[in-house]
Amino acid sequence: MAGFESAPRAPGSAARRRFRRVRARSHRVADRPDRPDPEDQAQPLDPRDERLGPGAVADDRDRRQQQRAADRPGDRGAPERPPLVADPLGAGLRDRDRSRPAGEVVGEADVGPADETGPERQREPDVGRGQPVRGLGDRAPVQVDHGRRQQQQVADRQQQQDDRAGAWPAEDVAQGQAPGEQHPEGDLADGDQRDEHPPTAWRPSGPVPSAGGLKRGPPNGGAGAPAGATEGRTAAPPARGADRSRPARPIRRARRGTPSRAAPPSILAPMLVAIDGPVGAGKSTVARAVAQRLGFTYLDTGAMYRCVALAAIEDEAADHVRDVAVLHIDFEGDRVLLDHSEVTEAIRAPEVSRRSSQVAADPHVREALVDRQRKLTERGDWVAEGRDIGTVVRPDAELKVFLTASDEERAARRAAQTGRGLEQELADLRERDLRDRTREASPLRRAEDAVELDTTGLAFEQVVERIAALVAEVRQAANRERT
Ligand SMILES: Nc1ncnc2c1ncn2[C@@H]1O[C@H](COP(=O)(O)OP(=O)(O)OP(=O)(O)O)[C@@H](O)[C@H]1O
Ligand SMILES: Nc1ccn([C@@H]2O[C@H](COP(=O)(O)O)[C@@H](O)[C@H]2O)c(=O)n1
Repeated sequence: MAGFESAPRAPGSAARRRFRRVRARSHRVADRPDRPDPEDQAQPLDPRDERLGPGAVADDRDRRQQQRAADRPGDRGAPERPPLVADPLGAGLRDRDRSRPAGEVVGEADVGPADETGPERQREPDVGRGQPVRGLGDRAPVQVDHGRRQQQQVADRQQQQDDRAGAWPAEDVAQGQAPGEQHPEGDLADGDQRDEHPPTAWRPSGPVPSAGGLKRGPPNGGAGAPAGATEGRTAAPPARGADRSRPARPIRRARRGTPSRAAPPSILAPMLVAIDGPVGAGKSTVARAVAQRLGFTYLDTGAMYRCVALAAIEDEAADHVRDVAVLHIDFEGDRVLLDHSEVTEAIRAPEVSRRSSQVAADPHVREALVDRQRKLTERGDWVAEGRDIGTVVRPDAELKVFLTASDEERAARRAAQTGRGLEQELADLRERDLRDRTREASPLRRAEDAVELDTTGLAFEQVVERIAALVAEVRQAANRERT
């Protein structure tokens, strides 16, 4: 469908800025010369270090004395070798000048369990958790380590986490796997950061999430809609989501000692998918299904305008006026509430549809609703749909999709949904589209950086598939940019 003027790109695309910022900060921490390399944070071996068994201390002291004698300047002209240091990760002794052969046994460490050795010691065997720890509950030989083993362990662990979350292959998306859903909490090493990025606003255990707004779904999911696409529209509490501006995990892990040579840890930054488009393009059914697939929260901003329209109609009848600023618009699972009364069905009436595009032209109404929509989508992962998500509400959306379809196809879809005549639907949607496109305040238009998807002739599943693949591409690009 043609004729949609595109809105200018948001300056500098905040999505990119955010990812760049995250990347810059994690590199700053890892690479800053004033911040010691984790290897250098290792403390010289202290004979009083209770983490090492007495055998280790004695062995090492003897060893150092022998070494000093052997290396004494004048004897062979060799400089005194730096002492062995306890690895900061607690797994062995680090030989900084790598002059001792890796694997050489230089002592013994007590790796007894917590109840015998106290919480401090309990942490040590956690290094490389998931791999066998030699002599757990026993004394184990302490070997010279050139750091590669630890690096490998960190890298392996990183890889596992990337596999689970960050790199999110398109095939996984196609199979409906959402990252984070399978995070085995206990899999991370002690002291490692738990998944601090948004546990997405809410992860559905059942069908479609739909925190923000709810639309009456098409019967049986609509033409081609997957079974259950209209079920289980459950409100999600967005407050549980993560702060979209807080790139916590990679930075803290980098400080903790990820070797700077290893790839920086991946992040799964919060994501907002903006879906805009004209009447009947499929925004709500598609957005809801995409959200379900990805474990994101679905926001139907049209439902909010519909509530305002319904309030206006009711106010006219009651001869009083409620200001939009004091209207309570709430979402409770499948239900839409206006001033604490359920209006889920009422806001879908044709009269309300018509009126909604009128109230939506009022800048005062838009300002109030846009403000709420921004607050709602501040945290967590969202699929938000409407007319101005990518242009006004969240021009920083990580992915913007502009859905269209021919007028005739949209009218036919609507007619199948409502049972009204095709001509009537066609006239209604054209009237609404015209108002939405030509109003002064936030007219309907495609954001310059939105992907336009003409769904004419496309099956519902194909549209969902395409958007899910786009999400995967965006995530992968963000991960590539970061590394
Ligand atoms: N690709 C598709 N192929 C066939 N039917 C579709 C497709 N996408 C959506 N539909 C159906 O078209 C109808 C309208 O879709 P939907 O309500 O999602 O549109 P919308 O863009 O949200 O419209 P509005 O802005 O008016 O709320 C629904 O019955 C839906 O099942
Ligand atoms: N972001 C939005 C969403 C909706 N509108 C207006 O509300 C009307 C109803 O929207 P539906 O998506 O539920 O059909 C719509 O015609 C628009 O006028 C809006 O302006 N901005």
